Amino acid sequence: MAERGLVVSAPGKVILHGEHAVVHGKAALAVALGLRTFLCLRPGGEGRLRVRLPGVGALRSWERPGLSALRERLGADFDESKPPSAELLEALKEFAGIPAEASAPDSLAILAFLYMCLAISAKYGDVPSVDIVVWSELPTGAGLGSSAAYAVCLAAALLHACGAISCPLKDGEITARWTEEEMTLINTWAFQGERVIHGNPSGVDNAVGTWGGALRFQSGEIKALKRVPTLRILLTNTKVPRSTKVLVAGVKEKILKFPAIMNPVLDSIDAISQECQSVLEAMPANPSPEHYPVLEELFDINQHHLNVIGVGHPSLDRLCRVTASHGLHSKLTGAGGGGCGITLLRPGQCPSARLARHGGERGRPFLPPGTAWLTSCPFLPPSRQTPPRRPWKQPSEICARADLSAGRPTSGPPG
Ligand SMILES: Nc1ncnc2c1ncn2[C@@H]1O[C@H](COP(=O)(O)OP(=O)(O)OP(=O)(O)O)[C@@H](O)[C@H]1O
Ligand SMILES: C[C@@](O)(CCO)CC(=O)[O-]
Ligand SMILES: [Mg+2]
Repeated sequence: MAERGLVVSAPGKVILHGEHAVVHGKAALAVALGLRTFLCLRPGGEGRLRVRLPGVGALRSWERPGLSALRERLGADFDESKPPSAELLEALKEFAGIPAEASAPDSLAILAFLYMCLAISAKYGDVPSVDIVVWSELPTGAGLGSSAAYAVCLAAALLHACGAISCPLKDGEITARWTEEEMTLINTWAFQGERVIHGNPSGVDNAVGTWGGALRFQSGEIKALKRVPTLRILLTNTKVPRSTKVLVAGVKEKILKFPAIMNPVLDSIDAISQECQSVLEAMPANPSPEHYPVLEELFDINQHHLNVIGVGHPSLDRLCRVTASHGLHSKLTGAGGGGCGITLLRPGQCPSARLARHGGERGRPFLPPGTAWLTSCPFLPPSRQTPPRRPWKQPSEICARADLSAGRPTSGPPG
């Protein structure tokens, strides 16, 4: 591992259509965000592993021999093609002093780190002695793929520390990306990390975090969307906390309870994803307002379906009502139940200030400062995107960068 360490970064995501249905084999359209998670990996001192996760208030360290002994004692089958067993995760929770039913952000994050560290090292060598710090521009638990970006960074860093993938940086390069084969390996292990955090993920989030850009995901098949326009999206964080794991489990329960009612809804969401993809791919690079009515109608229909499957929330209903009062169309993104909503903006529309000032009922600003920000979903292939704000060669998929301690990225690690 490079003596100076390595900074790995992966983007968050927005799901345009298909959330939850994609867990049950339907199609989803997802696109990488310009908000990223960063992981700085440095050689650990005196055979120790240290992980600092200020985003979830976690700081843990272990002696390397203790983890090696744990791995041997577990003798577990760390096969990355299978979900981690409940017994294995219980043993790891006990070792880390995490309560059995824990679902707090720090507990899940440490559990995911421990599992991936032991599993990857079991396959590719010894438990590495590393010092890892993770920081992010993404709100956690808000539907923007923060868990996936975390898992993708962890996978890349641990695979590199165990010698399973190269350090893609060449002398003099500031950023670089791995080969397709290495990215596939990173994505496979990131999916394992998502399985620890989400329980029953589809894999769409870690796929976008690994490959970036815009893609269609269905039953593990990842297909980059052909050249489609850049859409301008207003992201609004309702700041209502929720757990993707719990929401995904709730939808599964409802499907088992009402299959004849729920399956047609999932099929309809699948059809919405297909229709949206056709419309996007038929639109010119710089669409004019008349191309938007169908996209807006699909947002509305899908939002109603997401309420039917039980992942809506009054705060999201309010977002939809307030934006609708300004002629705009919104839907939740990610697991729902709170978290973020997305509002489609036509060319030239930029109502966030007007929304903040006059939105909401009874005149109160609906969007408190800092909870809404404009972003654009860069549908253009990374090579055709405008240069990123930070020195990332490909702004929207996982990248590696030397740990330029002096010149850290704008959102450098805390402390
Ligand atoms: N920067 C981070 N550092 C450490 N752990 C993180 C970080 N970001 C996310 N996580 C882990 O991911 C969990 C949030 O995952 P969850 O899937 O519930 O939300 P999300 O990924 O933001 O939303 P969605 O899955 O709907 O896109 C946190 O509780 C934490 O365990
Ligand atoms: C809710 C869900 O469909 C998307 C979460 O961002 C879960 C998944 O696909 O893993
Ligand atoms: Mg997640």
